[in-house]
Amino acid sequence: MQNVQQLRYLPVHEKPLIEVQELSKTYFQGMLKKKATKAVDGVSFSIRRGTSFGLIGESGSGKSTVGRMLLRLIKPTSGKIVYDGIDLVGLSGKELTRFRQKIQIVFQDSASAFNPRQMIGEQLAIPLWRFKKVTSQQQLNSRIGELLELVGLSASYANRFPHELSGGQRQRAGIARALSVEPEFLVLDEPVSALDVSVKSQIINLLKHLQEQLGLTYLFITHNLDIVSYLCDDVAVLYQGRIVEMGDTKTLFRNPCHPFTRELLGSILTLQGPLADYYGFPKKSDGSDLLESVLGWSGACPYMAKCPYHTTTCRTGVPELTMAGDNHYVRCFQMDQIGSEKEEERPLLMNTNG
Ligand SMILES: Nc1ncnc2c1ncn2[C@@H]1O[C@H](COP(=O)(O)OP(=O)(O)OP(=O)(O)O)[C@@H](O)[C@H]1O
Repeated sequence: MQNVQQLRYLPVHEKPLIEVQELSKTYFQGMLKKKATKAVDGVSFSIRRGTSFGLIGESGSGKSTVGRMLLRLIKPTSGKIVYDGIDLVGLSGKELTRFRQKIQIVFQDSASAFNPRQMIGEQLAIPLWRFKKVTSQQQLNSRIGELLELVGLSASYANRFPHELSGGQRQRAGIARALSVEPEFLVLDEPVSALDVSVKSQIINLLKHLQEQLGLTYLFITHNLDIVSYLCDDVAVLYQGRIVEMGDTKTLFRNPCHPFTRELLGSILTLQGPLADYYGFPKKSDGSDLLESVLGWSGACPYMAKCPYHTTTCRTGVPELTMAGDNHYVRCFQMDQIGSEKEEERPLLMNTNG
């Protein structure tokens, strides 16, 4: 087995647009800033230009914190964010502002992302003026119209207030605003989770179309595994701030090796029918007492208390992220045991394109 550190991050077939190296974030709270939460712990991955990278994991696993650090909305505690060869962590002032044009975010909650008192056109105008994308009022009006049409709205939506748009229309306007500064890279933080099913797939298809048309690169943060399977080339699974499995989406979804990834995929399939068995996620049987006794064990694998595969080895420390196959990495002491019992071919999840 080769350790991922020796290989340097995710191997890529071409130069990555963005390389995240050992990124960590600890939040300090309370009056004396004594309560520490390690939200992200030594996360490394790279994203190739023009591709989509999915970040999945349960609530509180650190997905949004990673996304916000990439935008430098919050400062990392340690680690590097190398964008096109330049470390963003060391930048400040004008240099950082220049990079902020290249990286934009689309939030889940489109209602709170807009000022309720300003019309959509006025809010699109702010970044267009600020980043000198237009030089006259006439150019401004025509660019606002173009941006709205690019996302499937008519130019007349510029004269509407945010509350006069449906959730899906507002999300389209949010995408238009993110695109106004001509970014290369978009962080999409749960962009469709607040929308109805039919609107969800329209927005996903819009994002896919825009990526092809504009050559955009995406970091897609989501709980929705169908979307990851449809849209993302590569995926990383976060658990308690660490990547526990990472690889190209097809391989990882066919052959999930970490017990947590299997649980995630299995729980989705349970909702869809008995296909969960394909993923071979074993039922907890006589391990319950042992599980109870190891809850709260510090210094062990963080997933051990929930893991049906765990053995005493799992108490010895946090496993390294280790190569499981071509472009596939897993952080698990029991990887060989789990690997030996999995089926040859596992079904892919269903796509969300309807
Ligand atoms: N500003 C903050 N101050 C203190 N703790 C924070 C802050 N933001 C996030 N956290 C904590 O950091 C951890 C990771 O949070 P984060 O929002 O990044 O997770 P997430 O995976 O995006 O969750 P969700 O899917 O629910 O949005 C959580 O324990 C959270 O409570």
